[in-house]
Amino acid sequence: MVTTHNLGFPRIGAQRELKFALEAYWNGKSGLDALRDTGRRLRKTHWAGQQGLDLLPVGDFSFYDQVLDMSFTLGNLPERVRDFRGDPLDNYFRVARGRSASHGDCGCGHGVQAGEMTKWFDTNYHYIVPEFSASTSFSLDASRLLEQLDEARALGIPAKPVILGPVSYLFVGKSKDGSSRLDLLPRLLPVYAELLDALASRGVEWVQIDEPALVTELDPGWAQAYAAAYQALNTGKVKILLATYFGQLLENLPLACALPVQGLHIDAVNGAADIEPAIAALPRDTVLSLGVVNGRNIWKTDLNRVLDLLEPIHARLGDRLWIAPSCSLLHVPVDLNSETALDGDIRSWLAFALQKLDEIKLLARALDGGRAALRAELQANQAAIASRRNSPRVNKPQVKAALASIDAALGRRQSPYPLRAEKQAGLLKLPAFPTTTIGSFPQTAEIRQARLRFRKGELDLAAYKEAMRAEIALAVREQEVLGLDVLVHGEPERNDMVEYFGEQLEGYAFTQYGWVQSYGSRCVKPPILFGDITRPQAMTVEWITYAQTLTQKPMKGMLTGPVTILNWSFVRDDQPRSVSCLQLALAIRQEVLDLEKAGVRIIQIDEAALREGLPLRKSQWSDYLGWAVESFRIAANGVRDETQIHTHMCYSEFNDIMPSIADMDADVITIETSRSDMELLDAFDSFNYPNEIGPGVYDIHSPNIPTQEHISDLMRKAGRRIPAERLWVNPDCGLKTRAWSEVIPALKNMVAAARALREA
Ligand SMILES: CN1c2c(nc(N)[nH]c2=O)NC[C@@H]1CNc1ccc(C(=O)N[C@@H](CCC(=O)N[C@@H](CCC(=O)N[C@@H](CCC(=O)O)C(=O)O)C(=O)O)C(=O)O)cc1
Ligand SMILES: N[C@@H](CCS)C(=O)O
Ligand SMILES: [Zn+2]
Repeated sequence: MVTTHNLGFPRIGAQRELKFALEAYWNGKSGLDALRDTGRRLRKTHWAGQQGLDLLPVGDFSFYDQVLDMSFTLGNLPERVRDFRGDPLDNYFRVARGRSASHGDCGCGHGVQAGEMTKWFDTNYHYIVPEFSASTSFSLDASRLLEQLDEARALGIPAKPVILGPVSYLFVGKSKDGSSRLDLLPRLLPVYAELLDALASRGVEWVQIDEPALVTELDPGWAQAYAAAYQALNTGKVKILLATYFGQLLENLPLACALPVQGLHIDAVNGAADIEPAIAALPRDTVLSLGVVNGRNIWKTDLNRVLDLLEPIHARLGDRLWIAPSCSLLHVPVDLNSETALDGDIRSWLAFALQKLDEIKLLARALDGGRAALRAELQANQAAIASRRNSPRVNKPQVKAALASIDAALGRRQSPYPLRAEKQAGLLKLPAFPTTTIGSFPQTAEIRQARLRFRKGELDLAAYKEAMRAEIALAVREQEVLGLDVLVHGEPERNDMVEYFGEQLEGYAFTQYGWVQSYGSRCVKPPILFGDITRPQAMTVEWITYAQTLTQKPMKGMLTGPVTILNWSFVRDDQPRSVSCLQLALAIRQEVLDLEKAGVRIIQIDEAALREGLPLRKSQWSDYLGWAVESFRIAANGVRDETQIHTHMCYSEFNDIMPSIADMDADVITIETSRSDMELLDAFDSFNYPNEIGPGVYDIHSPNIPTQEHISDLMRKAGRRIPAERLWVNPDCGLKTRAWSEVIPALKNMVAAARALREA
């Protein structure tokens, strides 16, 4: 019999129940007991949804982040929260979200800096970075995992506890004092061994230990750490399923297959080439778990094709073959059945988390009992796969023709930057150190409510537009009073910077409840890029031109770039990502040209996700960067010299991609730098980056109001790296998650700092 299992389930809830419970607790509207109750209810619902699999994940539920959970399990709390006397869950939220100095709920009288957040491998999920130093020590707190295990047992769930493995835990963390994280391994392993003992004493047979670092290019020290780690954990008390995902093991395959574990899970979607070498290399009694259903996408699996692959493997491995999704289902929405408004054709092509698990169960039944018994199910699946493949909504000859006619000239500006800069300066007449913001202003409850009422039909289109225009007018008024130099319309009409464009482009579908956790309680609803892309009509011109009528100051047109739209969507798996990206580039190019035609003189094209699209392996970077940068250039560079193109990137280290950033040739780039104390600018300095830069001068992720001195200090640091005449002054990123009461004083200080700089 084939064993079926799951690596992890989305925990936010099909209706985002966890989000609402968390926010109610954080806002003081409910207590800890109610929050814990919601957690228990969600776990029960999620296990019930996974019934029928042989092993279900336990410990994959998290109130904020699974990596932060692991830090607490291992007793690796940052020094700054160790003296907390309240409930441990409150302390956990203090690390996750930080606390301002005025909170006064724990008697400590000081603020707490939040843990740093960064992207989880190549996903749009953010985790809280573990902090290490030479003196880091570990001590076990297994309470969370053991409680969830007891809960699962009481419900009769066949439990497989899930933990992040020791090497990946160190790998995804950061040393605060420059010491080597690997030196901590000998101190860390006894705590892991103790945890495995605790699970064994509760009668656990299998533990899933996640080691995604194994799909990256490892330095020799990290590779060697694996052998030491798993030697120490191979106590014989529990069986270990070592789970790798998000890519191919490639050169790490011999290492992974030689580890003394009882099972190895590999990503058979993104690392299909690993399957045969793994079968050859694994000891004859080791389980091989194949992740054959894509956990990163929402397409129905071609079951016959997977059975063609699995049947001969099953014949060779017998019971040693396990099947599962390729990775945790954290990265897909919960249930396609909630999507009552989706077009029938498209709906028939999709599978969300619950449907993916049904696919796993079906595959196991077909392997164990033969395909004949499942003829109807397999035929229905085949029909859906064929309908998608042959749909005229997917394949549009005119889009293919437009793509075929792309030539290098399309991505080139008319003149080089110095000439353009001169023309733009003559027209825009901006002061030195021009001030601007990144695009969004607070997405208030009123804005979200208005959109909800519009969706429900309680507000008609005219009234909705009027409400959004009023928000734009408010944002423009505030910016005028603040004295900013280049204004934005504030993006009130956008539910999200990617979904908004997905909703308007043909070739895209969007969902009602397709929520995926981005960080903590924040979610996104990635739109579904299913077909060749066209832009039926202008998407932003009406809003931007309206905003421009309200001010004499230049109004920035605001767009999301093709690479970011691609990276934050669910995209086609039937053509290379590069092709979808170029199609998006042509659509955004039309929008850019329409904005220019409408008199917009500055256009910002956000590429926040350019860096996160980098393949996990450096050897594949140049291919990606080649088509990603070309896509941006095609989108942006059709404009006249006089039109100023901005781009914006957050979450980015630039050192290793500087030539590509320069190649984009934006007139101005605004970047996130404040948290690195302007050190990120070193990359621009040493590369002699030729165009203008707006290094973010305050961290919009924090509720703290930056002082004028702090901003001036950062600008002085920026001035040591970049010539003053090429510097802009702006926050790190958009202000949509902040309140106006935070935004106004912060921007006041920013404008004052810029004015002081000009005078100096
Ligand atoms: C810059 N970031 C983004 C990423 N990915 C994206 N696709 N978009 C991004 O902006 N990745 C990296 C970062 C991640 N950062 C964030 C920051 C903030 C959020 C966030 O606030 N998400 C919202 C959901 C946004 C949304 O789509 N809202 C819709 C629906 C509003 C809604 O839920 N309405 C309620 C009722 C209204 C109410 O009472 O509030 C309802 O329908 O029930 C909209 O505006 O129409 C979130 O709430 O999580 C995400 C990523
Ligand atoms: N224009 C967007 C960029 C976010 S990365 C915003 O301001 O929210
Ligand atoms: Zn940003």
